[in-house]
Amino acid sequence: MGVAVSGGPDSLALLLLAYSVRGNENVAAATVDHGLRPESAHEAEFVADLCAELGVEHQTLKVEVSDGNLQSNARSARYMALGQWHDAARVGAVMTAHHADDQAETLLMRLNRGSGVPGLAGIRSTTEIPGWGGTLFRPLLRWSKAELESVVAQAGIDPVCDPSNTDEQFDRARVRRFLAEQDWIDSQALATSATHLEDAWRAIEWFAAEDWETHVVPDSDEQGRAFRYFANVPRAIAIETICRIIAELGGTASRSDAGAAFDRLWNGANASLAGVLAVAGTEKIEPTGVTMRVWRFSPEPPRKTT
Ligand SMILES: Nc1ncnc2c1ncn2[C@@H]1O[C@H](COP(=O)(O)OP(=O)(O)OP(=O)(O)O)[C@@H](O)[C@H]1O
Repeated sequence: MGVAVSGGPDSLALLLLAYSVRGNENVAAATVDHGLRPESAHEAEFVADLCAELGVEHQTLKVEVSDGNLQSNARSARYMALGQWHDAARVGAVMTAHHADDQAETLLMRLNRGSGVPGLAGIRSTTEIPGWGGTLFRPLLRWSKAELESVVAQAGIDPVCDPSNTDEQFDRARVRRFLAEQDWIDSQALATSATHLEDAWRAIEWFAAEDWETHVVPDSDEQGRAFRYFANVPRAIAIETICRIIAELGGTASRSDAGAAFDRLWNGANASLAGVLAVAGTEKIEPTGVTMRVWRFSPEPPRKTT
């Protein structure tokens, strides 16, 4: 069991819980030193010392974070380093300490952006990270931050404090403060809703994969690649299939553009999105004689310039 431990209260609780369930021989920890704050090397040492006390194997992974969006670049560098650690240290699974309050913040931010089901499914309980040989697990999504803090306090450990968690130039820190001020909001209930939405999203993904297998056929000709889609499923699933067809044809369509294209095609009009032309039509399917909607997707011909 590999645990990603920054030294903050959440991930220290993850370390202590993993240790108490699996014992020191079955747990390994890693701390990523992003080198972005003067204290970061010291924080990694603090985690290393604690692990030494517990007899848990620990590694500090130093990364270089490129300029630009520092939070996002730090995250990419962190996951890359954790993936390499996973492969090199032969760790069975990597876990992070995302919890119910993180999930509630994510859900609220995404609701406020008008996200669809995949966004509202929030932080996933498991994720396949591109480039990794393994899976990332987030086993604490049902635990509240207060519960995790009390695990660490009861162990008599004084955790590291990352000032960016309260820096209100970041949306998440503002949402965190807002949630802390509302005594009627139950973060664990919000996190439970996200779990239901994750279930719903997995169902949509499953049906979309089926739809692709059974209702999309290649239809290439001398003009190039094309697909015919026998549209016969609810809109939410057809949107996924349309996005996949567009991706196969080399484009990228947002779900809202795919939804708008679906609406046009369903009503018998053609649609154009991400460099792809979709032509509406119908076909009689033998031997049943049932008439189905069939939409043909092909790269849009280049525009004529005069
Ligand atoms: N420097 C670090 N070293 C090791 N693990 C870390 C480090 N920073 C974060 N983590 C792991 O990631 C979890 C989430 O951390 P945090 O909420 O700060 O990241 P985030 O950027 O908001 O989330 P995400 O990484 O999912 O985008 C932590 O609980 C911990 O398990």
